[in-house]
Amino acid sequence: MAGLAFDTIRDPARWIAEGTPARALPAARTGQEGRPAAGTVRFEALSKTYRSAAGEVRALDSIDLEIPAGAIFGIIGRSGAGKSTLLRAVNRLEEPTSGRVLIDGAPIAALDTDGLVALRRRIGMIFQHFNLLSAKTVRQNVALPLVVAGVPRAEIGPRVDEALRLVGLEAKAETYPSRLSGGQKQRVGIARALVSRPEILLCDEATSALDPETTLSILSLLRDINRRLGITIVLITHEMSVIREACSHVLVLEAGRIAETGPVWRVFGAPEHHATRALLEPLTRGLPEDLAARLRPHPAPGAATVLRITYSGREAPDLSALAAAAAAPVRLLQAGIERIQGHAVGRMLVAVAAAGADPGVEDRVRALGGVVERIGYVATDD
Ligand SMILES: Nc1ncnc2c1ncn2[C@@H]1O[C@H](COP(=O)(O)OP(=O)(O)OP(=O)(O)O)[C@@H](O)[C@H]1O
Repeated sequence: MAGLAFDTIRDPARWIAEGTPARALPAARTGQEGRPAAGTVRFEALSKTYRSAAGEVRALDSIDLEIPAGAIFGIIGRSGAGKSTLLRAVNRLEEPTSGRVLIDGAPIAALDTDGLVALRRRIGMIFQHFNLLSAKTVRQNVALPLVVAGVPRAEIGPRVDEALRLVGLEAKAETYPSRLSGGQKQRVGIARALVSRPEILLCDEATSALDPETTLSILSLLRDINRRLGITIVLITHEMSVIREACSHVLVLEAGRIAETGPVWRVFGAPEHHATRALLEPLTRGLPEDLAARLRPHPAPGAATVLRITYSGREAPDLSALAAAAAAPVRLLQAGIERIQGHAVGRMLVAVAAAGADPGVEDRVRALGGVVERIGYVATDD
Protein backbone atom coordinates (compact mmCIF):
# COMPACT_ATOMS: atom_id res chain seq x y z
CA MET A 1 0.00 0.00 0.00
CA ALA A 2 3.07 2.22 0.23
CA GLY A 3 2.67 5.37 -1.81
CA LEU A 4 -1.06 4.89 -2.46
CA ALA A 5 -2.54 8.10 -1.13
CA PHE A 6 -6.26 8.47 -0.44
CA ASP A 7 -6.64 11.30 -2.86
CA THR A 8 -5.16 9.32 -5.71
CA ILE A 9 -7.57 6.45 -5.20
CA ARG A 10 -10.26 6.10 -7.80
CA ASP A 11 -10.46 2.32 -7.88
CA PRO A 12 -11.98 0.83 -4.72
CA ALA A 13 -11.15 -2.72 -5.78
CA ARG A 14 -7.47 -1.81 -5.95
CA TRP A 15 -7.71 0.12 -2.72
CA ILE A 16 -9.28 -2.83 -0.96
CA ALA A 17 -7.02 -5.42 -2.57
CA GLU A 18 -3.97 -3.48 -1.43
CA GLY A 19 -5.36 -3.17 2.07
CA THR A 20 -4.27 -4.97 5.20
CA PRO A 21 -2.90 -8.48 4.69
CA ALA A 22 -5.42 -9.52 7.35
CA ARG A 23 -8.20 -9.24 4.81
CA ALA A 24 -7.18 -10.05 1.28
CA LEU A 25 -10.42 -9.96 -0.66
CA PRO A 26 -11.67 -12.27 -3.38
CA ALA A 27 -11.88 -11.01 -6.95
CA ALA A 28 -15.64 -11.58 -6.79
CA ARG A 29 -16.08 -8.17 -5.17
CA THR A 30 -14.75 -6.32 -8.15
CA GLY A 31 -18.01 -6.89 -9.98
CA GLN A 32 -16.42 -9.16 -12.56
CA GLU A 33 -18.03 -12.32 -13.91
CA GLY A 34 -21.51 -10.92 -13.44
CA ARG A 35 -21.23 -10.88 -9.67
CA PRO A 36 -22.23 -7.83 -7.63
CA ALA A 37 -19.68 -5.01 -7.39
CA ALA A 38 -17.79 -4.35 -4.15
CA GLY A 39 -20.07 -2.60 -1.68
CA THR A 40 -23.37 -4.16 -2.78
CA VAL A 41 -25.78 -4.98 0.05
CA ARG A 42 -28.80 -7.20 -0.54
CA PHE A 43 -31.63 -8.05 1.83
CA GLU A 44 -33.73 -11.08 0.94
CA ALA A 45 -37.03 -11.61 2.78
CA LEU A 46 -35.35 -10.19 5.86
CA SER A 47 -37.45 -10.30 9.03
CA LYS A 48 -36.62 -9.62 12.63
CA THR A 49 -38.85 -10.22 15.61
CA TYR A 50 -37.68 -9.18 19.05
CA ARG A 51 -38.96 -11.34 21.86
CA SER A 52 -38.95 -10.06 25.40
CA ALA A 53 -40.99 -10.39 28.58
CA ALA A 54 -43.16 -7.57 27.27
CA GLY A 55 -44.07 -9.64 24.19
CA GLU A 56 -43.04 -9.78 20.55
CA VAL A 57 -42.15 -6.86 18.30
CA ARG A 58 -41.88 -7.45 14.56
CA ALA A 59 -39.20 -4.86 13.78
CA LEU A 60 -38.60 -5.92 10.15
CA ASP A 61 -41.10 -7.71 7.96
CA SER A 62 -39.95 -9.36 4.70
CA ILE A 63 -37.54 -6.72 3.44
CA ASP A 64 -36.40 -7.36 -0.15
CA LEU A 65 -33.99 -4.71 -1.30
CA GLU A 66 -30.64 -4.10 -2.96
CA ILE A 67 -28.37 -1.22 -2.07
CA PRO A 68 -26.22 -0.62 -5.15
CA ALA A 69 -22.45 -0.38 -4.80
CA GLY A 70 -21.32 3.22 -4.58
CA ALA A 71 -24.73 4.57 -3.54
CA ILE A 72 -25.31 7.01 -0.72
CA PHE A 73 -28.37 5.28 0.60
CA GLY A 74 -30.59 6.93 3.20
CA ILE A 75 -33.02 5.07 5.44
CA ILE A 76 -35.85 7.09 6.93
CA GLY A 77 -39.01 6.30 8.83
CA ARG A 78 -40.82 7.20 12.00
CA SER A 79 -39.34 6.28 15.36
CA GLY A 80 -39.59 2.49 15.77
CA ALA A 81 -39.97 1.83 12.03
CA GLY A 82 -36.98 -0.55 12.05
CA LYS A 83 -34.18 1.68 10.68
CA SER A 84 -31.52 0.75 13.26
CA THR A 85 -32.41 -2.92 13.10
CA LEU A 86 -31.95 -2.90 9.31
CA LEU A 87 -28.68 -0.95 9.44
CA ARG A 88 -27.27 -3.22 12.14
CA ALA A 89 -28.21 -6.31 10.15
CA VAL A 90 -25.64 -5.25 7.53
CA ASN A 91 -22.68 -6.04 9.81
CA ARG A 92 -24.50 -8.65 11.89
CA LEU A 93 -24.75 -6.50 15.00
CA GLU A 94 -28.36 -7.71 14.72
CA GLU A 95 -29.13 -11.29 13.65
CA PRO A 96 -32.29 -11.70 11.55
CA THR A 97 -35.09 -14.03 12.60
CA SER A 98 -35.45 -15.15 8.99
CA GLY A 99 -34.23 -14.13 5.55
CA ARG A 100 -30.70 -13.26 4.45
CA VAL A 101 -28.24 -10.42 4.09
CA LEU A 102 -25.73 -10.72 1.26
CA ILE A 103 -22.66 -8.53 0.89
CA ASP A 104 -21.24 -8.57 -2.65
CA GLY A 105 -23.43 -11.59 -3.35
CA ALA A 106 -22.20 -13.66 -0.38
CA PRO A 107 -24.56 -14.48 2.50
CA ILE A 108 -23.11 -13.23 5.77
CA ALA A 109 -24.99 -15.64 8.06
CA ALA A 110 -22.59 -18.42 7.09
CA LEU A 111 -19.48 -16.59 8.34
CA ASP A 112 -17.58 -18.07 11.26
CA THR A 113 -15.97 -15.86 13.90
CA ASP A 114 -12.91 -15.06 11.78
CA GLY A 115 -15.12 -14.40 8.77
CA LEU A 116 -17.26 -12.04 10.80
CA VAL A 117 -14.21 -10.11 12.04
CA ALA A 118 -13.04 -9.80 8.41
CA LEU A 119 -16.52 -8.67 7.33
CA ARG A 120 -16.62 -5.96 9.99
CA ARG A 121 -13.29 -4.63 8.70
CA ARG A 122 -14.94 -4.23 5.32
CA ILE A 123 -17.84 -2.33 6.90
CA GLY A 124 -17.02 0.85 8.81
CA MET A 125 -19.51 2.46 11.16
CA ILE A 126 -19.95 5.92 12.63
CA PHE A 127 -22.28 6.93 15.44
CA GLN A 128 -24.35 9.85 16.68
CA HIS A 129 -22.21 10.28 19.80
CA PHE A 130 -18.92 9.53 18.02
CA ASN A 131 -17.86 6.76 20.50
CA LEU A 132 -14.29 8.05 20.83
CA LEU A 133 -11.98 6.98 23.66
CA SER A 134 -11.46 10.11 25.76
CA ALA A 135 -8.11 8.96 27.23
CA LYS A 136 -6.59 8.50 23.77
CA THR A 137 -5.44 11.14 21.32
CA VAL A 138 -7.01 11.57 17.90
CA ARG A 139 -4.14 9.61 16.36
CA GLN A 140 -4.55 6.76 18.86
CA ASN A 141 -8.32 6.65 18.33
CA VAL A 142 -7.90 6.41 14.57
CA ALA A 143 -5.12 3.83 14.86
CA LEU A 144 -7.17 1.54 17.11
CA PRO A 145 -8.81 -0.66 14.44
CA LEU A 146 -5.39 -1.29 12.86
CA VAL A 147 -3.77 -2.09 16.22
CA VAL A 148 -6.59 -4.55 16.98
CA ALA A 149 -6.20 -6.09 13.50
CA GLY A 150 -2.48 -6.67 14.10
CA VAL A 151 -1.36 -4.43 11.23
CA PRO A 152 2.45 -3.96 11.40
CA ARG A 153 3.41 -0.87 13.41
CA ALA A 154 5.36 0.68 10.52
CA GLU A 155 2.24 0.62 8.36
CA ILE A 156 -0.07 2.14 10.97
CA GLY A 157 1.47 5.64 11.11
CA PRO A 158 1.19 6.39 7.38
CA ARG A 159 -2.33 4.96 7.21
CA VAL A 160 -3.52 7.06 10.13
CA ASP A 161 -1.94 10.12 8.52
CA GLU A 162 -3.80 9.38 5.28
CA ALA A 163 -7.11 8.98 7.08
CA LEU A 164 -6.60 12.21 9.02
CA ARG A 165 -5.67 14.03 5.84
CA LEU A 166 -8.81 12.74 4.18
CA VAL A 167 -11.01 14.26 6.90
CA GLY A 168 -8.91 17.44 7.21
CA LEU A 169 -7.67 16.82 10.77
CA GLU A 170 -3.90 16.42 10.32
CA ALA A 171 -3.30 19.32 12.69
CA LYS A 172 -5.30 17.69 15.51
CA ALA A 173 -3.50 14.33 15.58
CA GLU A 174 -2.08 14.77 19.09
CA THR A 175 -5.21 16.40 20.55
CA TYR A 176 -7.59 14.65 22.96
CA PRO A 177 -11.28 14.37 22.00
CA SER A 178 -12.44 16.65 24.85
CA ARG A 179 -10.72 19.56 23.09
CA LEU A 180 -12.53 19.02 19.80
CA SER A 181 -15.81 20.43 18.50
CA GLY A 182 -18.67 18.05 17.68
CA GLY A 183 -17.90 18.25 13.97
CA GLN A 184 -14.21 17.51 14.58
CA LYS A 185 -15.14 14.54 16.78
CA GLN A 186 -17.28 13.14 13.99
CA ARG A 187 -14.40 13.63 11.56
CA VAL A 188 -12.25 11.52 13.89
CA GLY A 189 -15.04 8.91 13.90
CA ILE A 190 -15.04 8.94 10.10
CA ALA A 191 -11.22 8.67 9.93
CA ARG A 192 -11.35 5.73 12.35
CA ALA A 193 -13.98 4.03 10.20
CA LEU A 194 -11.99 4.63 7.00
CA VAL A 195 -8.58 3.58 8.26
CA SER A 196 -9.51 -0.08 7.71
CA ARG A 197 -10.35 0.79 4.09
CA PRO A 198 -13.93 -0.41 4.18
CA GLU A 199 -16.10 -0.82 1.12
CA ILE A 200 -19.25 0.12 3.05
CA LEU A 201 -19.74 2.86 5.64
CA LEU A 202 -22.74 2.68 7.98
CA CYS A 203 -23.80 5.98 9.55
CA ASP A 204 -26.14 5.77 12.52
CA GLU A 205 -27.63 9.26 13.00
CA ALA A 206 -24.15 10.62 12.36
CA THR A 207 -25.20 14.27 12.19
CA SER A 208 -28.01 14.34 14.75
CA ALA A 209 -25.82 15.80 17.48
CA LEU A 210 -24.45 18.56 15.23
CA ASP A 211 -25.64 22.07 14.41
CA PRO A 212 -26.91 22.71 10.86
CA GLU A 213 -23.69 24.27 9.60
CA THR A 214 -21.52 21.42 10.93
CA THR A 215 -24.04 18.91 9.58
CA LEU A 216 -23.56 20.37 6.11
CA SER A 217 -19.79 20.12 6.37
CA ILE A 218 -19.96 16.47 7.51
CA LEU A 219 -22.37 15.66 4.67
CA SER A 220 -20.07 17.32 2.20
CA LEU A 221 -17.18 15.20 3.59
CA LEU A 222 -19.26 12.00 3.24
CA ARG A 223 -20.13 12.91 -0.35
CA ASP A 224 -16.48 13.58 -1.06
CA ILE A 225 -15.45 10.22 0.43
CA ASN A 226 -18.13 8.45 -1.58
CA ARG A 227 -16.97 10.13 -4.78
CA ARG A 228 -13.25 9.68 -4.25
CA LEU A 229 -13.18 6.20 -2.73
CA GLY A 230 -16.32 4.71 -4.25
CA ILE A 231 -17.51 3.53 -0.82
CA THR A 232 -21.17 2.62 -0.42
CA ILE A 233 -22.64 4.78 2.35
CA VAL A 234 -25.76 3.68 4.21
CA LEU A 235 -27.15 6.22 6.62
CA ILE A 236 -30.13 6.53 8.88
CA THR A 237 -31.39 9.92 9.87
CA HIS A 238 -34.39 11.79 11.20
CA GLU A 239 -33.43 14.84 9.16
CA MET A 240 -34.98 14.93 5.72
CA SER A 241 -32.60 17.71 4.71
CA VAL A 242 -29.73 15.26 5.23
CA ILE A 243 -31.29 12.86 2.72
CA ARG A 244 -31.90 15.62 0.23
CA GLU A 245 -28.43 17.06 0.67
CA ALA A 246 -26.41 13.87 0.59
CA CYS A 247 -28.21 10.78 -0.65
CA SER A 248 -28.60 9.24 -4.09
CA HIS A 249 -31.24 6.74 -2.95
CA VAL A 250 -33.71 6.56 -0.10
CA LEU A 251 -35.73 3.86 1.62
CA VAL A 252 -38.81 4.79 3.58
CA LEU A 253 -39.62 2.23 6.27
CA GLU A 254 -43.03 2.07 7.91
CA ALA A 255 -43.68 -0.43 10.71
CA GLY A 256 -40.89 -2.74 9.54
CA ARG A 257 -41.93 -2.74 5.88
CA ILE A 258 -40.81 -0.90 2.77
CA ALA A 259 -43.19 2.00 2.20
CA GLU A 260 -41.26 3.15 -0.86
CA THR A 261 -37.73 3.27 -2.17
CA GLY A 262 -35.85 4.70 -5.13
CA PRO A 263 -33.67 7.62 -6.17
CA VAL A 264 -34.13 10.61 -3.88
CA TRP A 265 -35.23 12.84 -6.74
CA ARG A 266 -38.12 10.51 -7.47
CA VAL A 267 -39.22 9.63 -3.94
CA PHE A 268 -38.93 13.19 -2.64
CA GLY A 269 -40.15 14.75 -5.88
CA ALA A 270 -43.33 12.69 -6.05
CA PRO A 271 -43.85 10.88 -2.72
CA GLU A 272 -46.42 8.14 -3.13
CA HIS A 273 -46.78 6.78 0.39
CA HIS A 274 -48.47 8.72 3.19
CA ALA A 275 -45.50 7.90 5.47
CA THR A 276 -43.14 9.66 3.04
CA ARG A 277 -45.40 12.68 2.77
CA ALA A 278 -45.63 12.92 6.58
CA LEU A 279 -41.84 12.71 6.90
CA LEU A 280 -41.31 15.37 4.24
CA GLU A 281 -43.67 17.86 5.79
CA PRO A 282 -41.00 19.60 7.95
CA LEU A 283 -38.95 20.35 4.84
CA THR A 284 -41.65 22.48 3.39
CA ARG A 285 -43.07 23.79 6.68
CA GLY A 286 -43.00 27.54 6.79
CA LEU A 287 -42.63 27.86 3.05
CA PRO A 288 -45.25 29.84 1.16
CA GLU A 289 -47.79 27.29 -0.08
CA ASP A 290 -47.23 27.99 -3.76
CA LEU A 291 -43.46 27.64 -3.36
CA ALA A 292 -43.79 24.37 -1.40
CA ALA A 293 -45.88 22.97 -4.25
CA ARG A 294 -43.32 24.00 -6.89
CA LEU A 295 -40.18 23.03 -5.01
CA ARG A 296 -38.27 20.16 -6.61
CA PRO A 297 -35.43 18.20 -5.00
CA HIS A 298 -33.20 18.15 -8.09
CA PRO A 299 -32.29 20.81 -10.62
CA ALA A 300 -33.84 20.93 -14.06
CA PRO A 301 -32.01 22.82 -16.82
CA GLY A 302 -32.23 26.53 -16.09
CA ALA A 303 -33.97 26.04 -12.72
CA ALA A 304 -33.28 28.53 -9.95
CA THR A 305 -31.72 27.25 -6.73
CA VAL A 306 -33.71 28.08 -3.60
CA LEU A 307 -31.57 28.91 -0.59
CA ARG A 308 -32.78 29.38 2.96
CA ILE A 309 -30.56 31.77 4.89
CA THR A 310 -30.96 31.82 8.66
CA TYR A 311 -29.16 34.49 10.61
CA SER A 312 -29.19 35.70 14.18
CA GLY A 313 -29.19 39.37 15.15
CA ARG A 314 -30.79 42.22 13.28
CA GLU A 315 -28.77 42.47 10.10
CA ALA A 316 -30.09 40.63 7.08
CA PRO A 317 -27.54 40.00 4.32
CA ASP A 318 -27.60 42.71 1.69
CA LEU A 319 -29.27 41.54 -1.53
CA SER A 320 -26.70 43.07 -3.84
CA ALA A 321 -23.89 41.43 -1.81
CA LEU A 322 -25.83 38.17 -2.12
CA ALA A 323 -26.07 38.50 -5.89
CA ALA A 324 -22.34 39.27 -6.08
CA ALA A 325 -21.50 36.22 -3.94
CA ALA A 326 -23.84 34.00 -5.95
CA ALA A 327 -22.48 35.39 -9.24
CA ALA A 328 -26.07 35.32 -10.54
CA PRO A 329 -29.30 37.32 -10.21
CA VAL A 330 -31.00 36.71 -6.84
CA ARG A 331 -34.75 37.00 -6.27
CA LEU A 332 -36.16 37.45 -2.75
CA LEU A 333 -39.00 34.96 -2.17
CA GLN A 334 -39.69 35.52 1.51
CA ALA A 335 -38.11 37.22 4.52
CA GLY A 336 -39.03 37.53 8.15
CA ILE A 337 -37.78 37.69 11.70
CA GLU A 338 -39.05 35.53 14.54
CA ARG A 339 -38.06 35.28 18.17
CA ILE A 340 -36.86 31.92 19.38
CA GLN A 341 -36.20 31.65 23.12
CA GLY A 342 -35.78 35.41 23.28
CA HIS A 343 -33.43 35.65 20.30
CA ALA A 344 -34.19 37.34 17.02
CA VAL A 345 -33.77 34.85 14.21
CA GLY A 346 -34.05 36.07 10.64
CA ARG A 347 -34.92 33.87 7.71
CA MET A 348 -34.71 34.66 4.03
CA LEU A 349 -35.67 32.53 1.10
CA VAL A 350 -33.98 33.50 -2.12
CA ALA A 351 -33.90 32.04 -5.61
CA VAL A 352 -30.51 32.14 -7.33
CA ALA A 353 -30.90 32.01 -11.10
CA ALA A 354 -29.50 28.99 -12.94
CA ALA A 355 -27.24 27.86 -10.07
CA GLY A 356 -28.24 24.20 -10.21
CA ALA A 357 -24.90 23.11 -11.55
CA ASP A 358 -22.96 25.41 -9.26
CA PRO A 359 -22.07 23.38 -6.15
CA GLY A 360 -20.13 26.27 -4.60
CA VAL A 361 -22.99 28.74 -4.43
CA GLU A 362 -23.95 27.96 -0.80
CA ASP A 363 -20.35 28.30 0.38
CA ARG A 364 -19.96 31.69 -1.26
CA VAL A 365 -23.27 32.94 0.16
CA ARG A 366 -22.38 31.42 3.55
CA ALA A 367 -19.25 33.55 3.63
CA LEU A 368 -21.57 36.57 4.08
CA GLY A 369 -22.76 35.06 7.39
CA GLY A 370 -25.58 32.86 8.62
CA VAL A 371 -26.60 29.28 7.99
CA VAL A 372 -27.27 28.62 4.33
CA GLU A 373 -29.23 25.58 3.14
CA ARG A 374 -30.03 24.60 -0.41
CA ILE A 375 -33.66 23.56 -0.02
CA GLY A 376 -34.53 22.77 -3.64
CA TYR A 377 -35.12 24.13 -7.09
CA VAL A 378 -37.86 25.97 -8.93
CA ALA A 379 -38.32 26.33 -12.64
CA THR A 380 -37.54 29.91 -13.63
CA ASP A 381 -40.77 30.35 -15.54
CA ASP A 382 -42.85 29.43 -12.41
N1 LIG B 1 -33.48 -5.20 21.68
C1 LIG B 1 -34.78 -5.00 21.47
N2 LIG B 1 -35.70 -5.69 22.17
C2 LIG B 1 -37.02 -5.51 21.96
N3 LIG B 1 -37.54 -4.67 21.05
C3 LIG B 1 -36.66 -3.95 20.31
C4 LIG B 1 -35.25 -4.07 20.49
N4 LIG B 1 -34.64 -3.24 19.63
C5 LIG B 1 -35.61 -2.61 18.93
N5 LIG B 1 -36.82 -3.03 19.34
C6 LIG B 1 -38.12 -2.62 18.81
O1 LIG B 1 -38.12 -2.88 17.42
C7 LIG B 1 -38.76 -1.82 16.70
C8 LIG B 1 -37.80 -1.24 15.70
O2 LIG B 1 -36.73 -0.65 16.43
P1 LIG B 1 -35.56 0.18 15.70
O3 LIG B 1 -34.65 0.66 16.77
O4 LIG B 1 -35.00 -0.64 14.60
O5 LIG B 1 -36.39 1.38 15.08
P2 LIG B 1 -35.86 2.80 14.53
O6 LIG B 1 -36.65 3.08 13.31
O7 LIG B 1 -34.39 2.77 14.41
O8 LIG B 1 -36.31 3.75 15.70
P3 LIG B 1 -35.67 5.17 16.19
O9 LIG B 1 -35.84 6.12 15.05
O10 LIG B 1 -36.52 5.53 17.36
O11 LIG B 1 -34.24 4.91 16.54
C9 LIG B 1 -39.23 -0.83 17.76
O12 LIG B 1 -40.58 -1.10 18.06
C10 LIG B 1 -38.34 -1.12 18.94
O13 LIG B 1 -39.00 -0.81 20.15
